[in-house]
Amino acid sequence: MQQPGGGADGMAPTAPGKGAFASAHTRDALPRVIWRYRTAGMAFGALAIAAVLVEQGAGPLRWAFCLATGFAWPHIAWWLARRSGSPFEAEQRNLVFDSVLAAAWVPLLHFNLLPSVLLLALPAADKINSDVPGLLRRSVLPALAALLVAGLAAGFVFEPASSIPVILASLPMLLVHTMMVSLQRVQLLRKLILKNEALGRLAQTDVVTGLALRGHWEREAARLLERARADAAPAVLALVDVDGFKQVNDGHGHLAGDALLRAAGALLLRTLRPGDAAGRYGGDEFAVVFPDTTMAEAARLAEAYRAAVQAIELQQAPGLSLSVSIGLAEARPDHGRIEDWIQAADDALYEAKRRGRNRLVVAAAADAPQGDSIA
Ligand SMILES: Nc1nc2c(ncn2[C@@H]2O[C@H](COP(=O)(O)OP(=O)(O)OP(=O)(O)O)[C@@H](O)[C@H]2O)c(=O)[nH]1
Repeated sequence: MQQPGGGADGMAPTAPGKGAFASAHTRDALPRVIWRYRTAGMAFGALAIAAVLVEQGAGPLRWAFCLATGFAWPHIAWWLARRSGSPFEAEQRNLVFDSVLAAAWVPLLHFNLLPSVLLLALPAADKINSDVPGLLRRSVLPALAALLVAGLAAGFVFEPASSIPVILASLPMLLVHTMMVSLQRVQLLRKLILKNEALGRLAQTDVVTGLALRGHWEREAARLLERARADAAPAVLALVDVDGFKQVNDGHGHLAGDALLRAAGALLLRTLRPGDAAGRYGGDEFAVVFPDTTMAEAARLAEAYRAAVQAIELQQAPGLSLSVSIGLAEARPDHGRIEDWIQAADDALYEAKRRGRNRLVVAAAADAPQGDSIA
């Protein structure tokens, strides 16, 4: 028969992302994250153990051990990790010790089946969940040794039958562990999705202007043309080109040129309405699709943008007068491909340049020979 003792187990679902590939930030935050899980897990482990101890009529030593490992160990583990020069390594030792504590309890509980299985299985699951390579393997021998030593010290008594009260007291440990692991996985998945979305946006965004990159814009513009044709709805494509941009580069340097592109891009983004699609089409050329928009409305928006560009003040070139030329083309039934629509707007842009720049030109209707100048 063994001596009275008592204790909790190491049911501490570990945080995901703390493996070999975890970032330095994640690694530093690990002890605090695990501390929360360990505190909850140990407390529920202690509940299951306490149920068996009650049935055993265990003495004060075992109860003290139960309280110490159930309620003191999580805080000791956190303290050990925090004072360590390498919290990540210290936390790995703590995780191994979770298994040692849990395994030591198996003979002390007389191999009471349900809590014993949970005490061995859940810490093992934590090691796998931790994603630390080899951690499960490293914890097996110390756990077996702890089981053996505790068995030798307290005697190997085999009473595997779990009573209903013990089963009921063990369930919270199982349920809480399962829920915590699931929650962690969901949180990780959500973070991953958000990061992937942000990366996707980054990969589709021009760093200078903040507008969509050409390929991405073209796909979106093609989709909007398709929609306009299917719904027989009006839509307008605008091509914007900065006037005399080469002179800005040549006269004030490429940094000034970049600053102009950045300012013009930001201004364009502010001019747009939700649903409008803007992109950087080329060096100093931007493109916008105004879906569900009449030419009159698109021209009003484009004109507002043209006028606003004139007010841009470049720090690198104070007093420099800036302007853009804009070509506008309405989506037409004979625009079978996005290239046709772009070509129509480009012709209008060319016309705006030809007529002296700093103006809007609307592409000629299918049967008209000349574009309309608006500004
Ligand atoms: N600073 C800077 N310059 C760029 C960038 N991309 C293209 N360019 C330059 O933009 C200039 C475009 O010149 P052009 O197409 O001749 O245009 P422009 O001088 O505005 O002439 P017009 O359109 O006829 O008024 C070229 O000198 C390119 O080297 C960029 O990201 N940053």
